[in-house]
Amino acid sequence: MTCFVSSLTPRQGRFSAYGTTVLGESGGIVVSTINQLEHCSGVERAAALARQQRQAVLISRTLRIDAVDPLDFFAAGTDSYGGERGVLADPGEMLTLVGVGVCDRIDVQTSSRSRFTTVEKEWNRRLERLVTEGPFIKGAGPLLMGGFAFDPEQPGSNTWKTHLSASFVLPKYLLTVRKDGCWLTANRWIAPDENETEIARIWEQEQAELLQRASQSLRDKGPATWEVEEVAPQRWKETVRQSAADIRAGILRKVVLARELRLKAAHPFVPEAVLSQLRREQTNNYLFAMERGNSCFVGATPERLVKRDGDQLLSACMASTIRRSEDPDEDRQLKEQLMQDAKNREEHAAVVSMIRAVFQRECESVEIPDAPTLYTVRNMHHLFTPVTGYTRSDTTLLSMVGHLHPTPAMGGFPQADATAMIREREGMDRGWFAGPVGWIDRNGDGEFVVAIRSGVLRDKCAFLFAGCGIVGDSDPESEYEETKIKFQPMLSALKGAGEE
Ligand SMILES: C=C(O[C@H]1C=CC=C(C(=O)O)[C@@H]1O)C(=O)O
Ligand SMILES: [Mg+2]
Repeated sequence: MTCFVSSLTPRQGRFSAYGTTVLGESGGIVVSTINQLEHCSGVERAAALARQQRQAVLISRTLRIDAVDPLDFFAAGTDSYGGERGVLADPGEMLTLVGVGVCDRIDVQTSSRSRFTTVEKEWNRRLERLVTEGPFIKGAGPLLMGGFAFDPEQPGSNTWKTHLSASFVLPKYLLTVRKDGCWLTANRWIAPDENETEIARIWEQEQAELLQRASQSLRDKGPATWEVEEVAPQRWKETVRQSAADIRAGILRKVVLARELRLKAAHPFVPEAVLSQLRREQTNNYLFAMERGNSCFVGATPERLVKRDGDQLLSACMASTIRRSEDPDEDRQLKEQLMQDAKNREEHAAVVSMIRAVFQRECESVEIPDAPTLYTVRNMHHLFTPVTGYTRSDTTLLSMVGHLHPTPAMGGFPQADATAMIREREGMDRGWFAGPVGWIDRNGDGEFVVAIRSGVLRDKCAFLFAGCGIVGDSDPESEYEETKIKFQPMLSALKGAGEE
């Protein structure tokens, strides 16, 4: 069937009818006589529009599908889309996103703070030429998945050469899994000279292949043993001692210092096996994986940076840590100790005061409890204070990411001094470790988490990272022990991934 667009009027705003949305800013494209296209598919409408406009149009089609396990879908993408896959799942798996393949990407390699707004502008520019088909489902349809490096001014290392200072992907195929169902979105740019029938045929074939493979749930195992190199632990402890002394001298209030473990195995690490193990072990955490070529950055973090849902913004202050015990009595004592401990309360308070200040500046209203509660994950307890705000009209998700990152749970306080100290003293490229990773949809809603409890998998090597909030009372030996606890989630998942 051929579709004709009889007239297109540039108009401000958004138009939506018959399951088709065409977004246009002033001078952009809006279908004013959409009625004539009512009987056409989204691909046909997009192709007609592309011909009429003589420029490419983005089509995004969402279909409801039968239940599929997100990690089976991720694994199913290995052959055709290996190196171009991403996963984001929230705690309790209320929403899981798996993207495979690249329809479009926004990569920014800059050392300036503008990387957040650049991604936002580029995304909005693409949305000006969007046609959608299918139901509007939160977490489905056209959306970007990606992340930001912790500090773009840090000199880049070999470990992170694949993960740029900002890198986002509009997936070719996106699986959305929620408690109320599963959806598959296909995204594609259609050029004026492309044939819609051919595109529809390729879509059907590729989707059928992906879903067929996912139903076979074939997942490889990873290695179960490896050699570990602990990078400069003595030097790290000395840096902690020096930084605590500087904090006591009033140079700054808090700094987070991280260190690295390097693993070398006889066989390649397998991202889907590691993810599957993390999902099993690290409930109460966000799961994430971002592949770029031969490297996969993967982890399970408890820490939300910011979520936007309409005019509501949610953040969380999560800092201060104590180990867990298998003995319930001892575990209870440890929890009490964490709640009472002055050093840990100070570590946490620095995070609350910074996030509160940003929210008070950027929101109409803010709600923050007076005292922290406990947040328990498999290997440790944290102090936790949730933050809720209601946005002003000009507050966007990525502007909030830019204002908040790095919070004093990842950087320190004051922000600029702490980031400079990390750059100077840590002696390591954090890459995306402790940076924001997440997703943003066409309405500007989405969620970013802080990518800790994580590592880079590259063939037979894995690079793991963990850090600690240093305050005046910090003791180098106990901070070192704390990083050992924070390496546990990844070490355990890597091990389990080899034994499945
Ligand atoms: C930087 C990390 O944790 C942060 C988040 C929670 C608790 C922290 C702490 O108690 O030091 C850290 O600020 C990490 O896990 O690598
Ligand atoms: Mg700590």
